[in-house]
Amino acid sequence: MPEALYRRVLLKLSGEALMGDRTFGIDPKVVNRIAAEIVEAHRLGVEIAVVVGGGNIFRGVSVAAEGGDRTTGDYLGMLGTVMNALALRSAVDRLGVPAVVLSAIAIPALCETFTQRGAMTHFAENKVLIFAGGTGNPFFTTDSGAALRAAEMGCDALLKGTQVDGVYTADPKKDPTATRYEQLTHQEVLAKNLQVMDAAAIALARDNRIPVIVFSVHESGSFVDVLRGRGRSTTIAG
Ligand SMILES: Nc1ncnc2c1ncn2[C@@H]1O[C@H](COP(=O)(O)OP(=O)(O)OP(=O)(O)O)[C@@H](O)[C@H]1O
Ligand SMILES: O=c1ccn([C@@H]2O[C@H](COP(=O)(O)O)[C@@H](O)[C@H]2O)c(=O)[nH]1
Repeated sequence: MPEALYRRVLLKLSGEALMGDRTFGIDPKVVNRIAAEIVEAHRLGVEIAVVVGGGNIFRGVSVAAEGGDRTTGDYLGMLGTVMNALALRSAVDRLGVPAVVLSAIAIPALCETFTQRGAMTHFAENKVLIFAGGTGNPFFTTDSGAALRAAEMGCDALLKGTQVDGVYTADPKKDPTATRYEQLTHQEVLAKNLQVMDAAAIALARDNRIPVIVFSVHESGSFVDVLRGRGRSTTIAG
């Protein structure tokens, strides 16, 4: 079995995936399964930082679409990511690996506030880092937060664990004829306007030469498989 290809990675974890079969919120069974995979990867010696999404709780654009205030909606979305992060920390901790939540928005009663130096100290202490609150700014997404933190933390790769098993010629949930790419460049993703990740995140990854690997977080063992260069995924690099 090959060991991990990477020394330090940023896992972008889909908020929507944490719902499992529910229509809203967090399914503890899903959180526990993903936590076990993170712990397995950590035991391979990979340094792991996680950015959690919030699509299972709140999206600012949905609030705006119903006539609400987009900025308030975005802050609600960021708070949702804090809830997901706390649930994941608790699950990883229970498996015997220390984990810490670092939020872009200060909520000192619940978690630490993100600083790059503080986060590096936690890596040196062999912890799993869980970044919450996205970038801390409205009008962004947790994908952009993931690209930002991957650059700040010097990660070798950004692994996007999402609803689909790679990047397709079109959204596979809407177009059943869409076909999956094995490999693309960041520039191709932007030029073809492939919407698996927002353009700001792809551009930031491109400018910092960070490969992005898109895989399905619904497949058991997929995170560790990707770390070992196996399984179904799309690599965005070059
Ligand atoms: N060309 C494409 N290839 C693959 N997926 C695509 C493409 N275009 C759109 N998508 C959609 O993008 C989605 C993933 O992006 P998105 O960031 O919205 O969700 P997520 O990863 O589940 O995160 P969250 O729930 O935290 O917002 C996929 O579920 C897929 O339906
Ligand atoms: O930097 C950020 C990150 C997120 N938001 C808001 O949170 C929700 C949930 O994040 P997802 O990336 O969709 O999972 C997002 O829709 C935004 O409303 C933000 O404002 N800034």
